[in-house]
Amino acid sequence: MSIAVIGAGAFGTALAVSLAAKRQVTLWGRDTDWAGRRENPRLPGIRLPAGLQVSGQLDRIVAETLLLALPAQVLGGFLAEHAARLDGRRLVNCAKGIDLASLTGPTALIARACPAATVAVLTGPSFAADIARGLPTALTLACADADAAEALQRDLSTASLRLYRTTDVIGAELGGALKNIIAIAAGAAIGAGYGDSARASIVTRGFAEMQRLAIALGARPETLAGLSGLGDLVLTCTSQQSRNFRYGLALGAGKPFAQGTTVEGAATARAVSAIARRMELEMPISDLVAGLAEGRVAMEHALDILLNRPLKEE
Ligand SMILES: NC(=O)C1=CN([C@@H]2O[C@H](COP(=O)(O)OP(=O)(O)OC[C@H]3O[C@@H](n4cnc5c(N)ncnc54)[C@H](O)[C@@H]3O)[C@@H](O)[C@H]2O)C=CC1
Ligand SMILES: O=C(CO)COP(=O)(O)O
Repeated sequence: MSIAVIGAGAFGTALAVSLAAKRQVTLWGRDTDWAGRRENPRLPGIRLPAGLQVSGQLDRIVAETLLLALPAQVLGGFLAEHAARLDGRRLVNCAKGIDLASLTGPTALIARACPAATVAVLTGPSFAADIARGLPTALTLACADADAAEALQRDLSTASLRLYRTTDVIGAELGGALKNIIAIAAGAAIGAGYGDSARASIVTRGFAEMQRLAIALGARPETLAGLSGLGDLVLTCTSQQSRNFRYGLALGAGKPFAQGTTVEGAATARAVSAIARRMELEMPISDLVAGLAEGRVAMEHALDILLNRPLKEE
């Protein structure tokens, strides 16, 4: 069984490195000038295994299983251009976000563009550098078709990547997307000097928001309490390896943040805020992160906005 990873950023490269230990893997990237050096600048310090092929030619990719590891906000444009080449295969979304243009998740975008494909999600607490180094990692593999989920679970598990399966695609996808918003808020609280107790409140109330929206959109509550949801929330709200958390730290401290860094939570917060308004759901932390990311809300007002809301039951 051959696998291709589409998107040669940090995560796509890490997955390709891990899977190439036992399988035939091709990594497709838009820019592959670095391939001859066998080290991707997006994932420094990791040498690509000899068997891993790197290609810039999408039409040469014949693998039956494709892992789509592109940022959520570029996926729609990529599919508009290339969907016909991908349709009919097993397409596993690895992006963690909600598309701002359509207000839908990556799997809905993929299913719409590639109606004959088997669409799945691979998500959960996992930093690219950890996966690439072969550190033990547990992930969620979601596919609505239970048999396909089982086959993908088997095909994508490795000695260090342990996959749990579910048929709850919506829950798995939203767990990964929504935790990025809360990681920004948690980082902002720490960056602003509000302390660890404030961060714990944000993580807990943020988790309540994640559940509220995900369940309203059809997710199963237990999915949100799993690896993709609580697991990934804990990871990204506590580790400086997380770009979303570091972006929040910079916002909170009033410092600049490196341009060009993939920070999925900023656009996802704007998408979630719009969805919540439409569904009349209260999502105060997501609204705040959207306001901060858009520059509509100044950090010095952020705390008042959260604390001055009416008192309520937990
Ligand atoms: N880095 C990590 O630890 C993890 C990342 N993810 C998710 O994986 C997704 C990708 O993130 P990273 O790989 O970390 O990002 P990255 O910033 O390392 O790389 C993004 C890649 O996308 C490529 N790209 C951008 N626009 C493109 C287009 N129109 N067509 C083709 N390629 C394009 C860039 O050339 C770059 O190689 C995100 O949704 C992220 O949330 C998930 C788990 C862990
Ligand atoms: O999703 C991730 C870990 O599970 C990576 O988080 P960041 O995108 O915030 O770096």
